[in-house]
Amino acid sequence: MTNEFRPRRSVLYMPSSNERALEKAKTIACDALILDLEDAVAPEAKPEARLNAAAAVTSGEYGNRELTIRVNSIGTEWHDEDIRAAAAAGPHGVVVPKVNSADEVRSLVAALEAAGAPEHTKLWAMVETPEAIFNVREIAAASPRLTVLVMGTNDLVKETYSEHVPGRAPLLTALSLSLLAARAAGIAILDGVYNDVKNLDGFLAECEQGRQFGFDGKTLIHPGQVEGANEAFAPSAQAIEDARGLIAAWDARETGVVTYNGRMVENLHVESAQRTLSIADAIAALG
Ligand SMILES: CC(C)(COP(=O)(O)OP(=O)(O)OC[C@H]1O[C@@H](n2cnc3c(N)ncnc32)[C@H](O)[C@@H]1OP(=O)(O)O)[C@@H](O)C(=O)NCCC(=O)NCCSC(=O)C[C@H](O)C(=O)O
Ligand SMILES: [Mg+2]
Repeated sequence: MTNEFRPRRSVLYMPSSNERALEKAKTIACDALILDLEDAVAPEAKPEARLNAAAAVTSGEYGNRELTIRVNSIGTEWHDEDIRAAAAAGPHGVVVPKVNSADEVRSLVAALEAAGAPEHTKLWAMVETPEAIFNVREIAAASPRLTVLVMGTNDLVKETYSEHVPGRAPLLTALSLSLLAARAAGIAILDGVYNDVKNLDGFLAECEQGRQFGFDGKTLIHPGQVEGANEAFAPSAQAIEDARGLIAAWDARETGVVTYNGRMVENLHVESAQRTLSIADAIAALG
């Protein structure tokens, strides 16, 4: 885990055309916001949404939430203007949908730099096409400015003609390959959205699955999903206690082999326990 680690348990999309949602977001306990200019915004509303998103970023009214802008995809009539506006506003991240190759990542980074994006404005690439899945390892490693992959599971289901089902069997290969690519490149990765906003049990089950997979957090579409994601992607009190106990047992060892609660402990388990405590500390530091 790097020094730049920050919690991204709950990352909430909101249409930048929806001023009420933009206002409400100032009080929602999510770790990050994606101010959307793409799918959640109708074509005729895009220019105003672009202004709203830039104003939100520069307002300083969103506390310590990480702020990102999702631009329209490469090749659309809005993309270039979105990139210029986002670069000028200087959010923590510019989220680009439907990134298909490492060359696209490098072009996006060049475009951000040409538009004068500040150093702290990172690139977040969405993985949501079959082509991206086949290229995901190269995408993830294409630039140091790319710090987060975001799964676009709605588009993946659309593009593969599969279906949204409990357990997400049709998506497991794509999720797994993307997760491996992010970890190999040492960057963060966020799970996709859960569309059925009224089905809390289904949502929590998917959060649990995402955490077990290794995702850093989940992208969300409704404020009612924030609390569940914050809990699911944070180390539980039990996990923190176990991590402390395991590290204490390791530190007190007299031989190379230790057990804690009946389980073998090796250095790699200590590193995992230290990561758990670092995540817990970073969450606590959010206040
Ligand atoms: C899904 C929704 C359309 C539901 O909207 P609505 O019926 O209005 O919800 P509620 O009445 O329950 O809302 C209660 C209050 O919460 C505010 N609200 C709702 N959603 C958000 C939000 N996302 N962020 C902030 N605030 C929100 C409402 O304004 C209400 O406030 P108040 O009146 O003051 O009480 C709606 O939730 C929505 O639009 N969600 C976001 C949809 C979106 O962004 N979609 C695009 C991203 S998903 C995607 O494309 C992923 C990827 O690309 C892929 O392919 O998978
Ligand atoms: Mg999408």
